Amino acid sequence: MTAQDEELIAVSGLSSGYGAVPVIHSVDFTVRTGEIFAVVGGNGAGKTTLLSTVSGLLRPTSGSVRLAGTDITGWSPERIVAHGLVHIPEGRRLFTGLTVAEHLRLGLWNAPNRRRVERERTERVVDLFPVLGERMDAYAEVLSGGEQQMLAIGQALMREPRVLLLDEPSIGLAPVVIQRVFAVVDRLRTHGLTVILVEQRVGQALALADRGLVLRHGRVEAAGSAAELAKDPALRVAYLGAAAAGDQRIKE
Ligand SMILES: Nc1ncnc2c1ncn2[C@@H]1O[C@H](COP(=O)(O)OP(=O)(O)OP(=O)(O)O)[C@@H](O)[C@H]1O
Repeated sequence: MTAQDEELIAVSGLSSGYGAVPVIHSVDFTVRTGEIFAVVGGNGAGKTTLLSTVSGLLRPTSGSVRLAGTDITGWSPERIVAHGLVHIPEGRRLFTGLTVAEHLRLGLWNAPNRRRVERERTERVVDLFPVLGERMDAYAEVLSGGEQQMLAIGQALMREPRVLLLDEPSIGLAPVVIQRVFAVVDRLRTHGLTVILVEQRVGQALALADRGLVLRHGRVEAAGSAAELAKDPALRVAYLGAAAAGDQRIKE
């Protein structure tokens, strides 16, 4: 394995925001091949903004993003997808009136080799998510929340990405379905995928992840192994605020 493989993603001094409003400030982190990397923090901490800046949806005001050794800073989202990084936004963004099969096909919409690879990739996605195979002709809107999340992930996998950015996959799902979606994310790792996971379900995200960071007011408050982060006081501060986290009366 080369040094570049080890650091599949390298984010350095990354800042961005909306118009003149800065949101994330000089964020640094690296993600190694095959890792699940959790980005956690309270509401409005800048997690989605960070993912959007890495995937090219937002232009950074400073800093850089490297993917497998290539500087992709300022590239268009389409070019970044073609280079192997796919972002699944919060809320799944599926289309009413399109079937499961059509969504999977859409995952390849501008891939140069789409006709040649469509059948084989669809088979691979169905192997991973048999429920999608059973519901190929169903419209996305009649799927359950968990099935919709699997379709969103399946659609992204049609590109055979190296890196998946996954924003709050558990949102709006029942606890038992969340377990299933987390199990799917865990399985992606065994398929060689690298995942950056944003989650409000902090305990479950850190139990799944290898490493991660805690974001607070757009800055990295703590970073390290997921097990260390789960015990880091910065985590409580990020969710409860400094005063509340110091209050012994707050129950674990
Ligand atoms: N399109 C936008 N235009 C202007 N400001 C925005 C926009 N999207 C987000 N923000 C602001 O940027 C800050 C960070 O938001 P972001 O969605 O990145 O946080 P988050 O950590 O993902 O939060 P949540 O967990 O609530 O989704 C917030 O103050 C938010 O109001």
